[in-house]
Amino acid sequence: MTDLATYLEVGGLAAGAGGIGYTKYRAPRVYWSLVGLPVTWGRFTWTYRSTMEVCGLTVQPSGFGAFVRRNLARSEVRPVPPKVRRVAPTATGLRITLRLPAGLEPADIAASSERLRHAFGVHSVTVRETKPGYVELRMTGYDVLRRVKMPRKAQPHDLVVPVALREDGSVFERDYRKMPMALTLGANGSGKSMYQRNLIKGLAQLPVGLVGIDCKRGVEQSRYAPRLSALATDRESAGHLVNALVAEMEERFDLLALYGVSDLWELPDQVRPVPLVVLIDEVAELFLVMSKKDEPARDHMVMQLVRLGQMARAIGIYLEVCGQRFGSDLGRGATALRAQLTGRVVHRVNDKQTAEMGLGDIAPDAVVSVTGIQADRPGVAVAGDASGYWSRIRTPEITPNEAAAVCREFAHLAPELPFLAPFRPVGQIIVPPMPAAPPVVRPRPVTE
Ligand SMILES: Nc1ncnc2c1ncn2[C@@H]1O[C@H](COP(=O)(O)OP(=O)(O)OP(=O)(O)O)[C@@H](O)[C@H]1O
Repeated sequence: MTDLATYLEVGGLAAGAGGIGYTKYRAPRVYWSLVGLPVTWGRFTWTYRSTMEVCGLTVQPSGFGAFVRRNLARSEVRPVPPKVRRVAPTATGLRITLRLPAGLEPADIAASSERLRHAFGVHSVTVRETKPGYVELRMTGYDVLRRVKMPRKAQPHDLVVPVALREDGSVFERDYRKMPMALTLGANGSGKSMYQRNLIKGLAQLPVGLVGIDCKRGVEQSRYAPRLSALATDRESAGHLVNALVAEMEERFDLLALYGVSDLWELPDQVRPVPLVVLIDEVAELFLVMSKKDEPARDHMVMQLVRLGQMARAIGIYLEVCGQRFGSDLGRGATALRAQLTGRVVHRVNDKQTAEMGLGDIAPDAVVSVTGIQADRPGVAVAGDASGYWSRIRTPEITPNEAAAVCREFAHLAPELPFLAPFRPVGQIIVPPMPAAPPVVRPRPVTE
């Protein structure tokens, strides 16, 4: 009984204080459903009007409204907050739809989200416009990103891969048709490989061709070989592979022209080529050259990548680029290529400039959020896109073996593409057994 009382008390305290006591959480979801949800719902219902008033999220009532209140209802004329249209509990918090009165805009509510978070005693409040005049407040009762568990219904489908969880408890999906090209940045050990691993695990289950470019001798991507249609593990083969992709792009454009359509998805099913996702690990390796004589080849490859970035969306070739930094210091063409990669995911970085490289041009206010990512939270990142919206996300932790097992299971989905045949990885990397430890020789005293 005492245990239960402490259990509930800690839950109530944590829900009330918006964070205090979270270290004691063993099952935050259970705490939230049993204690946090009723407490927060009650607090929201009882204090909504006064909270909105003190947070400055009210407007003066219209002349008629004020007249009715003053003369017919004989009550005090008070400022009007947004109307609550819907309150829905979720597994991680509350979702509230508000109708904004004339004079308030979504940015006003978003600017007060920190104040609302404290007032309602929740872990986070995020604001999103759903349609003109309406906003959705997503309140999260506890730190969802502390231990990430993806909802069971989050499964890869079409060209959509659920890769991570957002701070507000919703699923962050990588949708290749909506966001064809993307860039993932992060310092060493920030969780880039985990992000790619989750992505590959999802992509492997979809009817797409996967092309890997991993110039670190393939140490990251070789284990996914059974599901890859092509793999380049050094700059020279990467150059040839990119040329082959550009040639394929031109052929696919001819096909579009033949059918008089402008997009791969408008082609009849029986002639539509398979979509390809090109995964580039550590992009800086493609740019770095040891001698001057390698520069023309490098410049050519970067140019070809820029062309793919600019045009390949229409013919179903998508770029997924990953690196530690991606600035003009990498070399000619770097910023032109970066500009084509509109989906951005930035993990913890070593300096503010890198955060700006990733998000400064699409969601400038997200840069501060990146610099606040703690080093002991690998996998946490800020995801933004060209719409200006951004959110904090974290990938679930999976092992390389898990991702490799999924690649083996779905190896039959790897399409046979003749133009990629020269780059097809041969089987898997066989990890040589560790040499046996030499037998321990005990010194024997000579007198024995
Ligand atoms: N989402 C996550 N949840 C828990 N642990 C994570 C998460 N993402 C990464 N880690 C852990 O952080 C460590 C570094 O992750 P990862 O190898 O993905 O980083 P990286 O950015 O690819 O580093 P590098 O550039 O050195 O390859 C690993 O031990 C991994 O288990």
